[in-house]
Amino acid sequence: MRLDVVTIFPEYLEPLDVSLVGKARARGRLDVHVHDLRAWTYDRHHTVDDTPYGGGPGMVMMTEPWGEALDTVLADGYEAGSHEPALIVPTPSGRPFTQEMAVELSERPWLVFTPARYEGIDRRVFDEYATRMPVYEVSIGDYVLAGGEAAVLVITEAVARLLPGVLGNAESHRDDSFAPGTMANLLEGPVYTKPPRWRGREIPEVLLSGHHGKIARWRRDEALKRTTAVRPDLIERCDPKAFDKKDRET
Ligand SMILES: N#Cc1ccccc1Cn1ccc2ccc(-c3cc(N)[nH]n3)cc21
Repeated sequence: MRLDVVTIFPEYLEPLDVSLVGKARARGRLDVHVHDLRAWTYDRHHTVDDTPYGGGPGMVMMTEPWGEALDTVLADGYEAGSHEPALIVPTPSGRPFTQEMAVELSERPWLVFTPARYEGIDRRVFDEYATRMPVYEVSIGDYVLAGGEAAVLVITEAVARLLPGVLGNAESHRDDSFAPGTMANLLEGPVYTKPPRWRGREIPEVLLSGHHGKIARWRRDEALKRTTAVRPDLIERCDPKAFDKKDRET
C-alpha cells in the first residue's frame, strides 16, 4: 500500500517512522510519502489560507495550493506504478471512522490523505477530485480537533495493522471472530500476564486451566459483560451466537 500525506505540518507525521507503521514501512508493506503543502505556494509568506466567502470566523484553505499539490502527488504516484487512489479527508463532519472502514481502506492500494487546518479546505477541491477517485470524508470522533494530522495517524495505524504480515505471526486482528458465535462488535474483555499474583490480586482461575474451550467461553462472556456495560449500542450488532447459552460454562 502507498500512502501520501499533504500537510502544512509534515513534522506532525514523524510518528509514522516508528512502531507498527515504521516496521510495516521497513518491511516494504507500506510506502509513505509526506509532502509540505507550502511547497506549492509562490508568495513570500507561503500563503495557504484566505477569509471565508460569506464572512464568519477563521480562515479557509485555498484551492490553488491543494490543486497543484494533489496533481503532482497523483502524477508521481501513477509514475511510480500506483493505481486506484482514494482521497481520505479527515473532518469533524465526516463519516465515522470504524473498524469496518479500516478494513475497507486496508484493501485499497493507495490512500492520499489531505489533513487540513483552519476551518477546512475550499469545497471545490473535493468536488474536483471526486470526479477522478473515491473521496472519503472521515471523522475519528465527535469532538473538534485543530486539524487533521492526528486523524491521519489514527487512521493509518488502524489500517496498517490490518495489512498482511504487519502484525507478525499473531495477526491478532483475526481474533475478532471465533466459534461458537463471533466476537465482532464486542469490546475486548480483560487481559492478564505474569506474575500470577500481584499485590494480593490473582488471575481468573479459568485462564490457568489450560482448557481452551472454557477459556474461549470465559473470554466471550467477559466481552459481552464489558460491551453491555460500556457500549450497549453495539449489542444489537452482535452475532446472536455470541449469546449462545447452550455452551455456557455450567
Ligand atoms: N475542518 C474543520 C474544522 C471545522 C470547525 C472547527 C474546527 C475545524 C478544525 N479542523 C481543520 C481541519 C480539520 C480536520 C479534522 C478535524 C477533526 C476531525 C474530527 N473527528 N474532529 N476534528 C478538524 C479540523
